[in-house]
Amino acid sequence: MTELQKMDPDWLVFHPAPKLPDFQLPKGAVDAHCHVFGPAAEFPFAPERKYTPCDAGKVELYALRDHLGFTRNVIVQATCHGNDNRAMMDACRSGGDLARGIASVRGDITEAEIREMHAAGVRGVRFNFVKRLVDDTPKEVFLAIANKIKHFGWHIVVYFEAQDLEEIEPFLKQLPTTVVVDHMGRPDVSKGVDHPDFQRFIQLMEDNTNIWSKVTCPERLSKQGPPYDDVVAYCAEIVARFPDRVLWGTDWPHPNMKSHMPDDGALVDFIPKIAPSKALQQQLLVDNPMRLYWA
Ligand SMILES: O=C(O)c1cc(C(=O)O)oc(=O)c1
Repeated sequence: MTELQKMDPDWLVFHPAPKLPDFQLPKGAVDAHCHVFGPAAEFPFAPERKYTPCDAGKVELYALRDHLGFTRNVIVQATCHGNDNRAMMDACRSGGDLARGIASVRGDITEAEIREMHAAGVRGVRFNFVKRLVDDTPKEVFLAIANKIKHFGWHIVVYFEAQDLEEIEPFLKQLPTTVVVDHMGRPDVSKGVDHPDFQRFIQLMEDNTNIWSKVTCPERLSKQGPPYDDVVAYCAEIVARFPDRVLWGTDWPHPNMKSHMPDDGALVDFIPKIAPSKALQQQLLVDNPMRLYWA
């Protein structure tokens, strides 16, 4: 790694030895939200990045998949790689049919580039609105991308925070594909499930049947820390109301965690609290991601 790409001094490295989960995942379970970082010597981080992480490549990711008992991964382009999707695509290619990807792309992406990404396993693009992670992209640029990728049957993953939903809601409603919201739109879990911010998100899903949610990142949203009991009600509410439009993922290697680094095995043990029946677990972990990414 070059001196320029040295990990941030306060960076927390992923858990070195996660526990074996007590919860047994259903056969064919998909970790539908995870990332790769580098390795930087092979896939340097983007100059415009807002953080410089540790290396966390495909070798470690697939070892974690096998350790936890997942079968498949959806690898979401991390913002530290900007619009350079090489690390994510290389990981997808190595995963063969067991991996899919979500890319970040420029407005002038060509059809040939989309086709190459599709061949590598990419099935969607990510639009990021979280200001601490990315510079602003004009909505016209996102719409231009949406209109290009829709012809490939791809979908759009969006990352925003609860306080910004009101502003971007009209934009979300214009999107012509399935839209997957990262981490439930990041509710403030000190406010309660009944708070208007979270209810706005529930109403958005209620009114727009193309909008899905990842019920992920209790470790990020929790104010209490492990075992993240203060996040259960939020995830459980979405799973119960929209069982055919939810996805789950580890979020490994957990970019920008500052309070603590979660044990990925303990995160898997969170699943039965939010999807209490075998039928819900099967939808969340197998049927929904297979329909969206492997159909
Ligand atoms: O909250 C975060 O810091 C975060 C960052 C990224 C990314 O940098 O891509 O992805 C995530 O899913 C979450």
